[in-house]
Amino acid sequence: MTTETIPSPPGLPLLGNLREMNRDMPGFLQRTARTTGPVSRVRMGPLSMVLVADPLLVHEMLVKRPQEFAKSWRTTRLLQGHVGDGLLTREGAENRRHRRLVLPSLHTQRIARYGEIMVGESQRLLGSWADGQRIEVVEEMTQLTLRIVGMSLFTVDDDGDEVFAAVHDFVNSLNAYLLSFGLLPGWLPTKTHRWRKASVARMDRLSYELIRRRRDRGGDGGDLLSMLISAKDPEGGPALTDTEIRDELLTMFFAGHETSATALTWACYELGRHPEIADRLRAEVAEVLGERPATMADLPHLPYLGQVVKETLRRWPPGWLFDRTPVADTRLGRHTVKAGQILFFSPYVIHTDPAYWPDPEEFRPERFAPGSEIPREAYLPFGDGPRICVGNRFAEAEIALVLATLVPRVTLEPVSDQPVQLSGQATIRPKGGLRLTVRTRRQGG
Ligand code: HEM
Repeated sequence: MTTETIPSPPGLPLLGNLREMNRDMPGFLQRTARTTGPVSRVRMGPLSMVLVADPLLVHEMLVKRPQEFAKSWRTTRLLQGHVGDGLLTREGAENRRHRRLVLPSLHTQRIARYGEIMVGESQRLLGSWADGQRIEVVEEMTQLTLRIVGMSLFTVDDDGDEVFAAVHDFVNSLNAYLLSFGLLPGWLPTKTHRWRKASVARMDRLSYELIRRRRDRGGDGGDLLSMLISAKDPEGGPALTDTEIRDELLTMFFAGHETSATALTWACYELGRHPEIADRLRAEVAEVLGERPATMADLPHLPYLGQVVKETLRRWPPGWLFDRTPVADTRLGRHTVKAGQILFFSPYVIHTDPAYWPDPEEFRPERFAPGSEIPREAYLPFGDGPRICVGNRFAEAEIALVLATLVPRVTLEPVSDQPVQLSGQATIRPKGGLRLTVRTRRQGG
């Protein structure tokens, strides 16, 4: 079967499935996977893309034959104007070289030090909330995780607020650009293009300044920035140019905060809707920690917390849509797919597949209790294979430590009992944000 004969869901002439995708892309892809089949061709106007919803085929692309499937030119082109050539957009040997440079700063031993920042910043956030206050959770969590990633990986301190504001603007402009699909040539002075130019110029100035100051100061700051600056090539020269360091810095800011913020937003949403789960979590935290703050070393002793984190990432995987493209014509399952064809897969669609997850819409942390069988191919919140997320341990620890700090001190009550609608952009989020009411608790109460 060739790409042309892969079944398609019904669509309109010319527009194809564009209208439904614009209205509710996550829901549309979910329905397509259930009704059209595990491999289907969806059409967005003139663009045709193949949705691979069968976890075994996705596993084949990511884990068994990764050298045959690169990230697509579309994603790479869309990202490059913002983040340059960082880990997200590099392929092959260059991707592996950069991963080797970045990964040590994210190893479990190294991130123990980041735990204090994660907890400290969560306490700071708690201190800014008043009893009865209605908060916009997406916004609060985005500010929190932005500060955590900036302080942990780049020790942004003195000029923190300016850098955080610039990154926030930069990521919003990147999201707007992704949504525009880059359909218009970059030189056209559209609002999105002008925004991109300004936000990138501002980030360039700040990141080169950060690199210059760290070089001048010398020594090992114990963070990713120091490691990138001091990395040596086999001849003893610098392994990375300043432009390469700038690209990794922006890549990490982009990949490393909105994703975690979205996961935390969903965790708050589910805990608000399931007080019994929040109570059980609170009881576990109280038993293990008493009244002291959590540390990274406590996490293995908080198994239910770990299950809540994993179930949040199953039910609402923030990184919900990715793509690959065959580097040469090849077979995938029963299909022949052509070089350059965009194949996309969605952890959200796979994580809610009833063939793998009974009652997939239900939030049940005990799915991940010790002894339960997790279908490996059907659980991929961080991707899989050689391009698996480099920040997976960092993110899991961050979500757990933030929850372990918030849950004993506040209850976050839903403002309405309406289920949220979804907005599938770079991450999958509640459409229009998520408002919750803060109820402060006496600790131990
Ligand atoms: C809940 C939080 C996070 C989620 C759900 C997530 C998800 C993912 C996924 C699914 C991929 C693979 C994409 C693909 O295969 O095409 C990925 C890649 C990546 N992630 Fe994460 N991520 C999270 C947090 C982080 C953090 C905290 C960092 C950095 C500190 C980070 C940095 C990266 C980078 C640099 C890549 C590209 C790796 C490569 O292509 O070699 N992520 N992430």
